[in-house]
Amino acid sequence: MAGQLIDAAGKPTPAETAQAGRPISDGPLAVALDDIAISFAVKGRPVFNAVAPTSLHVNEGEFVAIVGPTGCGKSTLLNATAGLLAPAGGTVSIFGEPLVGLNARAGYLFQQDALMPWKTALDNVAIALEIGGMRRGEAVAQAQDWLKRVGLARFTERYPHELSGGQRKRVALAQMLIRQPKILLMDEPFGPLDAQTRQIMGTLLLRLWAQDRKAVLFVTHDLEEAIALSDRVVIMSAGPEARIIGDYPIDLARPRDAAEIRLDPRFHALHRMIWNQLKAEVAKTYGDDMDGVEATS
Ligand SMILES: Nc1ncnc2c1ncn2[C@@H]1O[C@H](COP(=O)(O)OP(=O)(O)OP(=O)(O)O)[C@@H](O)[C@H]1O
Repeated sequence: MAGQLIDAAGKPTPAETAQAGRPISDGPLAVALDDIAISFAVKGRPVFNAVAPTSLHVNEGEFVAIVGPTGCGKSTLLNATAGLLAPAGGTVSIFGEPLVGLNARAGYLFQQDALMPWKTALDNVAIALEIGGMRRGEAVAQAQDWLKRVGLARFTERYPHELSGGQRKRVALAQMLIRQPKILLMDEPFGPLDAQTRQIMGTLLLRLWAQDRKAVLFVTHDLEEAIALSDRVVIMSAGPEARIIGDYPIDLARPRDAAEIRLDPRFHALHRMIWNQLKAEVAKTYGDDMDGVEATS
């Protein structure tokens, strides 16, 4: 299929990286998932093979979005990269080193933010440094700077319940970025927000990311969001035994505005091309559900 840039083994190649217009880092890959298989043992049921052997490489400074039908294994892949679950087969390497335990080079942002309700925005951000042993004065000074960068300079003394959903998400973003992780793992981070706020948050994320490019793995069910933000969009097949079946370079110019880029004719062409493959996987997922409904009715 045109634009689908994985080899027979499902691995991106250096030539593809060059084709996507990204600088090829001389250093090791930020994330290398090689032939990863992930299974869940559920008591009283056969082992569930969620992810079949599949591979995904992310360069230093590269923004990669993972899309796929609901329940296919996007979060599972992210959790394996985070070190939150161990794969049944294959290897996870972070900057060339096998991952053992939690991924200390990564910062996380999930759909539900994990702000402490009893702490102000400032303290919620500062604590990310304080738990690493930084003196409070220095941690607070850096937290103030980060809250300014995410547009919350006037809200530092607010508690989470006094902030809007978008503002809370900005605090969570500052809380993640203040530790300067080399890899960002983001799982539907803007999921609970309204469409307009999602786009504003997308633009903010891109602006911060451009200042100091990290490797990003961004899980979303929203193909438009994936194209608007990333350098590459990878598609997972419907589960079980899901794997990566498509890898599309996004050759839209940067810097991007996450809302305005959607008006670009190239955006529409990319969307058509990727959706063409994705919709077949989505149909399989809903087809299975509908089969179940028919069988019991
Ligand atoms: N701890 C677990 N035990 C058993 N099965 C699990 C567990 N975690 C995930 N699964 C199963 O693995 C599959 C993949 O789940 P995962 O959450 O990774 O999907 P997803 O693509 O992120 O879904 P969504 O888009 O709906 O968030 C699903 O079928 C899910 O039910």
